[in-house]
Amino acid sequence: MPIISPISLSLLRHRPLPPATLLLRRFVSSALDELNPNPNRPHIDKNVQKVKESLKALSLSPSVPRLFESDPSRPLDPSHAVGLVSVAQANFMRVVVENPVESGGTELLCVVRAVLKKIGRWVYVGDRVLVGSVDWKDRRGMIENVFERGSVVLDPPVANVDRLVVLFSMDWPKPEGFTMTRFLVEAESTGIPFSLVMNKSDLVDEQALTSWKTRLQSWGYDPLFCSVESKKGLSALETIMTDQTTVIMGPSGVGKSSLINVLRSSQRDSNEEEWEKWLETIYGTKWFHDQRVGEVSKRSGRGKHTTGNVSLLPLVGGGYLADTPGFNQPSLLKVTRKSLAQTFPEIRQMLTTCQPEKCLFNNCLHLGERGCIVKGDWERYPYYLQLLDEIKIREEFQLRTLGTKRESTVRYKMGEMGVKQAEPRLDLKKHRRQSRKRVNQSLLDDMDYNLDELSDLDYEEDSF
Ligand SMILES: Nc1nc2c(ncn2[C@@H]2O[C@H](COP(=O)(O)OP(=O)(O)OP(=O)(O)O)[C@@H](O)[C@H]2O)c(=O)[nH]1
Ligand SMILES: [Zn+2]
Repeated sequence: MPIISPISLSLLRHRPLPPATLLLRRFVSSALDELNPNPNRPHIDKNVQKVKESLKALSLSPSVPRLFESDPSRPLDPSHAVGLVSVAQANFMRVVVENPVESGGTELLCVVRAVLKKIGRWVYVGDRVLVGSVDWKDRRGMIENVFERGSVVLDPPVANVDRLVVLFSMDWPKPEGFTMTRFLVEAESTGIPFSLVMNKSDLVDEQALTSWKTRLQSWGYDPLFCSVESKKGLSALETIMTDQTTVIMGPSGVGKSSLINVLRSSQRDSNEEEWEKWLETIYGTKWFHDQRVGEVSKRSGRGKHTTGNVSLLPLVGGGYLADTPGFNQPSLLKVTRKSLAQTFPEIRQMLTTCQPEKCLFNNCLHLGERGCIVKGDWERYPYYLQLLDEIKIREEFQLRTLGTKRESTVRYKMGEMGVKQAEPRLDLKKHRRQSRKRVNQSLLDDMDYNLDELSDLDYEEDSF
């Protein structure tokens, strides 16, 4: 059985809900109160009913705090466990849970309960989940519910990401200011803390390192230098990642896969054999083979086992690393003309130090107008202007084709416990209704959208 370190287990602990989420939840429930039957629009009433039913189903959410240490007087019954989804593989998931009998962690092979699909509640790697129908002997279970998540990145799909590592290289490929800025802006826009790391330091001399350090500091970052080749700087990186769930992102060729491999290698060496042995016992069961039938999904026409294979690799010092690099191509979808300035530490700095002096205009885009306190005497100002242009073109295009820019940049979906969650939109769905005049309508459409999307995924039925 794979050994899960106590530190990794500590990551399973519940985090309190952020106040913004609570506010959002209140907003959603008050919006739903406005949903009254309308005899002129029966199709809407049907959808209203659908939303209401779904929300009713959502209320079967367990109250999160009581499930963990916070209330030991009310422990879970032995058929239930709370854990962390560590692998999403085709239509089953591996969940790390605390073993009630032996001390330490156990990994359960789980399917996802069908009702979660019906209410559009997705389960991602990194999610904390409630597992029911636990068979401790065969280490199987069924994911019955998902807890509120702090953050989610979609490429690769990982929930509760604590840290991004934005990786560049000192040579092969050489660091290039504008490309780096695009990645940094993308990272800033996620709101997730990140570290800027320069790999392949073995390829350049001290002078080049010093000069890049000074340059990146002038951008507002404190870079870390490392080399996967010579192993220099790796322990500092491991320290940063301790007890966190990390996703590595960066341009092609900078060494993302090499870094992931080197960081996981010690863990793999010690556990590989045990892990293979354990997997064998599951491969051998009828249940496992049942999961593999129907290689191509009838509804989507896609292979069942090609979607969303992501795992979290446990790190030796505690914490997890996503096994695939993220954001190879920064889309900047979450960035608007208005929010771009906030993704540049230089501008943030100018705006704070110049308080109470403010830009002349409330909605200043800092284009060097008279009265604007953001001057053009900093290195990345041309990059800022270039990105502003790019975003402006995208927003205008969206306005022309869709009528509203918010709509095409993000989509809102019903998440855990009735909380509306924003996510960047990946593809435009032609069949979506465009009208967004009323909150009611918008909520309904979001539900429809989720239901549409379900046809692309294969979740297991409650067939244990
Ligand atoms: N000299 C040197 N080479 C390195 C270092 N890290 C990685 N490389 C090499 O750089 C090349 C690209 O490494 P990858 O790990 O494939 O880079 P990647 O970022 O995953 O690239 P993509 O898959 O294209 O996104 C490989 O030939 C590695 O051996 C390093 O620290 N020093
Ligand atoms: Zn300004």
